[in-house]
Amino acid sequence: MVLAELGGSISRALQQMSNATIIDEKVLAECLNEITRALLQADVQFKLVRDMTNNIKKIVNLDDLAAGHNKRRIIQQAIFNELCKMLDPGKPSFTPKKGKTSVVMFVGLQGSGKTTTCTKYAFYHQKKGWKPALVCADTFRAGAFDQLKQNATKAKIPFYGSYMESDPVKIAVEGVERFKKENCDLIIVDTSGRHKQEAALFEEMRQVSEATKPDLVIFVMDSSIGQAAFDQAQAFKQSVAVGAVIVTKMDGHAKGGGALSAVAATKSPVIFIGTGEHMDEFEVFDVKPFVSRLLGMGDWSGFMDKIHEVVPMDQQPELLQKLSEGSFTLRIMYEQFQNILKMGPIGQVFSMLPGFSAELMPKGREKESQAKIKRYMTMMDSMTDKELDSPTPKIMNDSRIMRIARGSGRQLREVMEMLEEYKRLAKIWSKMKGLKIPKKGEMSALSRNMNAQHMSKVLPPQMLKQIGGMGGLQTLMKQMGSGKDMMGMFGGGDK
Ligand SMILES: Nc1nc2c(ncn2[C@@H]2O[C@H](COP(=O)(O)OP(=O)(O)OP(=O)(O)O)[C@@H](O)[C@H]2O)c(=O)[nH]1
Repeated sequence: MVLAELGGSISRALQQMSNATIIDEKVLAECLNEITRALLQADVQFKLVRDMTNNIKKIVNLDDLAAGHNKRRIIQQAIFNELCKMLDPGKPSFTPKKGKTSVVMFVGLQGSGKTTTCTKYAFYHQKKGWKPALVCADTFRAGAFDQLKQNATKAKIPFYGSYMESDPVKIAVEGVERFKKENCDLIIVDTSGRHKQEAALFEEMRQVSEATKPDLVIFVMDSSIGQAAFDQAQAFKQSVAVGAVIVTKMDGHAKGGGALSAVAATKSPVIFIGTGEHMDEFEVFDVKPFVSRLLGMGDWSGFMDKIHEVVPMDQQPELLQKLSEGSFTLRIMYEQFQNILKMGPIGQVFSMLPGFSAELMPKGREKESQAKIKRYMTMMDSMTDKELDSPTPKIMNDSRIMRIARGSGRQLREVMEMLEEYKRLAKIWSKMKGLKIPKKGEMSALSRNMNAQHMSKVLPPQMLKQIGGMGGLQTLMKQMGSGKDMMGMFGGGDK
């Protein structure tokens, strides 16, 4: 079961429970059974699942709950918290600081995506103004240096390695020395992988680590390894001081539950996930937004981050301003389609907004979605400025629609379909009216401006229902004390 399905199963279990008139032991047990099944199918280690359900049972003591309490909300909150707890080892990993030299060593089995991930990690930081460098200390796999060299050259990142030298420790030390002299602030050391855990691999890794004294060791794990994740992660942790985990290939049909197990085994947080083969298919991993998404709650902060990443800098203030005014014109839709196509993996952006992805871009059908978007854009190319900038779709009368169809060589039906899509998106965005959209790094501004009214508009209806409608939401926000926590719960909050 892939993670998206896991999220679906958990949401369904919660929904079924919400539909029950009375929530008693039986209903709770059924809900927890469903969730247990879903987690086990997603390859989460049995012990973890058992601990989680036991904890929920302990927290949710139905008899003790005073009448009037929203039991559903308490149960949902408990599930949310437990999933977060599973993924959050309680202490953050070492975070390199820009401008100050840090050495980061990557370890993992062969084929886990280590070399690719090293470059992604370097590229990610380079985009943020760091001065990264790559050292290839993988002397085991022929071609490893070439691969790193190729990736590094493409991303214009300095690299160090050797075709002749067979001692990985020597190369690692030389590379680190060189880049320290060159004032690189993020020196990334890629180490050898093997097909399976073996003593020689661990010994070599230990020696490289001892010689280069990394500030952080990152364990790279392929998300498809399933139940093996726990043992594998633990074996690595026992040999080197693993401080963080990166889970790769989260885009495939992998059972992502292994990520939860790896965290449990290494007591180290997942810091990034790999979502494709390309350099930029790499996302910061945050527990709360991840669990929010898992439970179908949407990931508001991830969406904001994506806007900042996808939309060119000079267009950002204008777009955010327009969106906060609630005016979503066809031109905005056109420009955003352009940005999305430019960025590549299309689902990434909108899948973060509650209710968005399923209709416009169903998972696994990204190619068709792209073709659809291109078709829509061709039709919009035949529109006048007045049509593109109109604050309302009412302007689109029959004769205009006919002209657009003729001009773009498409059927009337297709133009109507595109306009329907526009209306659907505009409706979603109109709910954002008045919502203060924060600038990058200003999530707290959003939190401060967030009241129950806004929140209720942004949340998917079924979730609002689960919380207990507007009344429930107000109480919940009050109980949580501050908007910040609230945003945390639904995927926001400062990072
Ligand atoms: N779909 C997908 N493929 C990935 C991802 N990360 C890496 N890959 C692919 O996985 C394969 C193995 O990646 P490498 O980076 O060569 O693996 P490695 O762990 O460095 O292997 P060794 O250097 O031999 O230890 C390559 O084909 C990558 O393109 C990801 O997030 N998603």
